[in-house]
Amino acid sequence: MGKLRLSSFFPSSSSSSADAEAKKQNRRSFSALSSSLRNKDAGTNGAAAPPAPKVTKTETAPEQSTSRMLALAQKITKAAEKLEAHMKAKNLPMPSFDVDAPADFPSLPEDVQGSRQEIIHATKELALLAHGPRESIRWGVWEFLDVMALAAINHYGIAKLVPVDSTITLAELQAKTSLDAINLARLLRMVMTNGIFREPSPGVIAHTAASRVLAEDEDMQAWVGFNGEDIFPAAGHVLPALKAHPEATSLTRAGFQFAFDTVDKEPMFATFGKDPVRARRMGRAMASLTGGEGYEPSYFVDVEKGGYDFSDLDATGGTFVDIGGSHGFMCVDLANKYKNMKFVVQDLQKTVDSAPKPISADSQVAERITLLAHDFFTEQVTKDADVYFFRWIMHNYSTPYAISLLKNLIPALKPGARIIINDHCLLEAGQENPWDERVMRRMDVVMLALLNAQERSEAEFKELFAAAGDGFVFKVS
Ligand SMILES: C[S@@+](CC[C@H](N)C(=O)[O-])C[C@H]1O[C@@H](n2cnc3c(N)ncnc32)[C@H](O)[C@@H]1O
Repeated sequence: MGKLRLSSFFPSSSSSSADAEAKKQNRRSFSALSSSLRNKDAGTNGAAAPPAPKVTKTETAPEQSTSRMLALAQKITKAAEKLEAHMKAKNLPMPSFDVDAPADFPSLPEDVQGSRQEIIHATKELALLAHGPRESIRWGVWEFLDVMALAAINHYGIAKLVPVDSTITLAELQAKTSLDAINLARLLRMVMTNGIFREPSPGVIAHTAASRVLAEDEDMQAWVGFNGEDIFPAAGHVLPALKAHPEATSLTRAGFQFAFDTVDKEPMFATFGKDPVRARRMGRAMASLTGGEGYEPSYFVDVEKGGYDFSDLDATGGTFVDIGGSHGFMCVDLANKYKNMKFVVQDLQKTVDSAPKPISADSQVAERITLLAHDFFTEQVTKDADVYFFRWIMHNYSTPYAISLLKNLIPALKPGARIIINDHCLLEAGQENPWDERVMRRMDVVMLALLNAQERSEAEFKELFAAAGDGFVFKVS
C-alpha cells in the first residue's frame, strides 16, 4: 500500500494566492487532466497553447505480435514451472478448482510470488492478443454480467444451500430458494463460466473451491453483496451523474445517488447510517478487503515492513491523533509498540459509541488511548498534537472536501506538527505492475461512483496541501 508522510507547521496566514489555488482545486485534478486544462487556460488568455507531445507508436508489426504471443506463452510456462517446483518442494497442494483446494495461496518467497504475478499478467495480455482488439472490446463490455449473476447467486445465498461434500440436483436446490427453476439454472451456469460451482452431470450441482468460499466466508458474502448491490448500481449511474454534474465533486451527486434516488438529499454514508443491514454489509466487505495481503496495519506500525518510526515521539510522550480512526485498531497497535505515546481516536459519535470498551485488555495501552467524537469537517479540537493521521480518509473525498479537511487542522497545528496521510498513492499510468495498476484504477473509479471522490498521485496530494495553506512542507516516505 502506498504511503505518504507529510510534515507541516503552523501556516502564517491564508494568503489570497492560496484562495485562488483553492478555487483552482475545485475540480478533479488528475495530473494529465490538469496539464490539458492548463493548456486550455493558456489558449483563452491569448497565448498559444503548447503543442500536444508526439505520441510514440507502440503498435507492433504482424510478425512481431506473433513473437509477442510466443514470448508470453514461454514466459507463462517458465513462471508456472518455477511456481510448481516450489509447491512440490514444499509439499504444498497444487492450485485447483477442486472443492477441497485451498482458498488462498500460501505465503510465497518473493521470487516465487513474482512468478505467480507474471503468470497472471502474461495470461491476461496473451488472452487480449488472442482475442484481438474488436473482440476484446465486444466481449469485454459484457463483464458486468459476471457481476450481475454473482450478485444474484450471493443475494439468494445459493452457495450455502449446496452441500460441500456431495452434490444437489437443480430441482432440490430450487425447492430451497424463492428463485424459479429457470432463473436459478441460468444464473448458476453463468457463474460456472468463472469457476464458481460446477455441473458434473446435467442438472446436478457441486461446489468448486471458489463457490465454497462463497458458502463459508461471511466477509466474502458481504464483499460480493456490497459490490453487487451497492457499487454495481452506482457504477451503472455514473454516466447520468457525469452528464448532469460534470464537475463530479459533490458527495450528494455521485452515481450512487442517481442509482438510489438520493440526489441532493444525502451522501452515501448517511444512506447507510439509516440502514443497519447495509451498513453492516459494507463494514464486513471492508474487513474482507483490508484483511487481504498488504493492507494490514503492520505496514504502518512495523518499521521493518517500511512503517513509520515514532521513536522520537515516544521518547517525549508525544500525542498522535487518528482522524476518522474508526474503533482505534491502529492506535492500539501503535500503543502496543510505543509505551509512552498518547493517542486520540476521533470518529463520529455512533462509531465512538460502538467501539470496544475497554479498547484494549492491556490497561497500560487502554489508558493512553482516548476515543473522542469529532466531525472532521469542523475545526480540529485536539490542539498542539504532534501527529494528525488520516488513514483511508482522503480518498473518500473530492478535492474541495479534502482541502477543507486539511484547513480544519490549521488552527490546531503547532510548529513542527506532522500530518500523515496513509492512503493509496497513484503512480503514473504504466508505472505500476499490471495487477496493482488494475486494482488502483478500479479503486479510483469506485470512489467516483460512490462518492465523487478519487485516488490521488503524489503530485495531487501535494496540490491539496498547497491549496490548504502556505506553511506546509511536503515530504514523501
Ligand atoms: C474508510 S473508513 C477509515 C477508517 C480507518 N481510518 C481505517 O484505516 O480503517 C472512514 C472513517 O471515517 C469516519 N467518518 C466519516 N465521516 C466522518 C466525519 N465527518 N468525521 C469523523 N469521522 C468520520 C467513518 O466513521 C469511518 O470510521
